[in-house]
Amino acid sequence: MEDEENIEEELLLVESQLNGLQDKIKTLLDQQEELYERQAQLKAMLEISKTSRDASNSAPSVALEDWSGKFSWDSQADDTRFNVFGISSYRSNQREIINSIMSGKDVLVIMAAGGGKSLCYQLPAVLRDGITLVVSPLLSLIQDQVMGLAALGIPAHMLTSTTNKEIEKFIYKALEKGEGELKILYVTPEKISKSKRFMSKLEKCHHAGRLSLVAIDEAHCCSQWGHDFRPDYKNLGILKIQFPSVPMIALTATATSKVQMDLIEMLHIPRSVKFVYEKSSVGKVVIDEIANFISESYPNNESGIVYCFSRKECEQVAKELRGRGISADYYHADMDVVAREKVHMRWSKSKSQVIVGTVAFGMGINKPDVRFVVHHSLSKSMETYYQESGRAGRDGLPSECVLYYRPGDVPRQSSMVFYENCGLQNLYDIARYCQSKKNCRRGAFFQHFGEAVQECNGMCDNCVSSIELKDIDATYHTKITVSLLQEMQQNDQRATLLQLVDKFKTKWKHSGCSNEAVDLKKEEIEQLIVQLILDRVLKEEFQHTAYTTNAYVVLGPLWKPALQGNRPVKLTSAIHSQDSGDRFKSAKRNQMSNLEAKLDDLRRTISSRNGGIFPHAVLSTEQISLLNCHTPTTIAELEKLIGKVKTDKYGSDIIEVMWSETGSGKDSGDGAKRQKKDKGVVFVESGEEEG
Ligand SMILES: Nc1ncnc2c1ncn2[C@@H]1O[C@H](COP(=O)(O)OP(=O)(O)OP(=O)(O)O)[C@@H](O)[C@H]1O
Ligand SMILES: [Mg+2]
Repeated sequence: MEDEENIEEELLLVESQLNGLQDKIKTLLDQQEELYERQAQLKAMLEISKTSRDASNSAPSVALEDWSGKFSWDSQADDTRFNVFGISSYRSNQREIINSIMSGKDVLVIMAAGGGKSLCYQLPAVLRDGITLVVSPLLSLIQDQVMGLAALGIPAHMLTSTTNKEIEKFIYKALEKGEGELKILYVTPEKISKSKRFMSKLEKCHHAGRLSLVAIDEAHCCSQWGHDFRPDYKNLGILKIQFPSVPMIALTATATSKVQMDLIEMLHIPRSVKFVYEKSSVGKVVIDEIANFISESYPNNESGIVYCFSRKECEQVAKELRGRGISADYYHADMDVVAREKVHMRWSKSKSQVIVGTVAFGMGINKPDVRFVVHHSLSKSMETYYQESGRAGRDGLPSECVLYYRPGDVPRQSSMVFYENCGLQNLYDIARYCQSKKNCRRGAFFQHFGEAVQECNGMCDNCVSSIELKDIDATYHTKITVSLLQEMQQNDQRATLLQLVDKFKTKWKHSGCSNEAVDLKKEEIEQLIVQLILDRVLKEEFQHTAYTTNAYVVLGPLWKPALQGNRPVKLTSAIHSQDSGDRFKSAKRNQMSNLEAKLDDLRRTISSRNGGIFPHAVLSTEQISLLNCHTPTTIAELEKLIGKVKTDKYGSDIIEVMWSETGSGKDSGDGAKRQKKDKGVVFVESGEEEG
């Protein structure tokens, strides 16, 4: 009896121990399962990273192959573009991006807002068999897209927290069994990271070979270095690991190179073909011009400032200038105080030549010998421009101010300043100043500040320009623009400046051109639209999105008389589209007297003779203009002006030049008088964009 009890007791013990052990085994098996899974993932990642290293050794991620050539899907793509999407021609890079996706590549697209990124994945989605998955961060963006696609007759759906059960069922069936019509599926990133059910359906879709493309919109959200980091985007890397054979396209309007590298790594697309087309931002042509201007006109490290619109632009422009051999640092409010001070000090001591800054750079800057101020983009008012350009030439010596104006900068600025008191009015004042090709720049300033007008005596671009101007009658073009906007507004549509230009071109083509009116170039259409805004025929209207404020062009108070053609509209344009550099040089040449030019040559000769010391160490620009003023002809006179050391070293050479230039009657006074008073104000226009 007692034995039995003992046995039963032990049995219970053993059984409970067995239970415990089975639990442990289950945990271990689960662990084993997880480890196997992780092992597979790591192997895949290693594989990808290895091949990428091999690939990146020989080929950078920039498109080397020719994606604009002929492909088997060309005619089908053209047909879909036109007949389904209603788009008459591709914008820059769209064709190439579509071709590389169709070839099965992973692609990274950096394209300005409104540039047309959606088409780059929507068109391949329609062409390829199967379903395209699009990850997008915001419900409102997704809703817009799905509605737009539905209107084009493309079966698109979204799966988000707001999707009802019925639709969800339909979507799951389509994924799992290929039933029902579904071409493009939009999801928020949370679906990928949080819904196991969704991922398993997607897995099945892929397994059946029906997942045709994965698109990650607003891809900068992946990177915590981006301006809009979203934690759930971090988990999107799983998509390439689970579906390595499915091409992935990542799209964004903004990504520094750090963010680009980051998201290539996070999304596991190291071999992606990269397309960068930041149209409205830092254009290559403008940077080339600025770099040439600085290195040709200021080869001796003379100090200057380049003003930019945004922090990002400052960093980009500084980088581009450094890439062209100019020592440039950026400066903006996002940097900490120490870093800013360091940059400022380097520049003050002329250890760097150029500061590329936002408006944040200026307060309390009192460097006397700033020789040039360049505005890479439009200032927000005449007052700001006056202040910023006024940082040049505080020592009273000739200095230059250059403003690069593109009509497209107007909406960029207006969407920033419209909420400020008089913000738009101020902006339109400076836009008017920039659009003018005839009025004296200096006179315009006096007029703006309500003072008696004084002209520049041939110092500004408009006064010295030798470019012939013509007035184009743009009354008919204005009619077309106004009627276009009228139609759009009736259909509840809106257009940005860029879109309006596109629409204008299409409408112009279809208007038959029976009219006498001349064909306008793209820059001229932009110029016309801005002019119509300034003349209140059109106006700007603003809409906020999660990312930015968009500026749209709509009908203004005076649209009716414009539509009736009652008010003639004139557009001033250059007869020969001469390169803007010429405008520039003619103004510059005016500034330097013969004597100054000779002395400038001399200091270079001496500097190269002396093993490459800086020319300005031989004679500074200030000293050259002093010599130009006082025209010393003896060593004693010279010594009073430039001191003993330099006179001992270079005196005889300098005097020789003085004699040769001024020997027959000292008639160099003219240039001397002029340059003491006036600062050169030079203005260059630039309509070019990267192509
Ligand atoms: N080739 C084209 N010709 C004319 N219009 C186009 C073309 N491509 C795109 N569009 C139009 O341009 C507008 C903007 O396109 P889309 O929404 O794709 O811009 P986006 O680059 O995604 O901008 P965002 O960064 O703001 O999202 C849309 O109305 C679209 O129909
Ligand atoms: Mg978009």
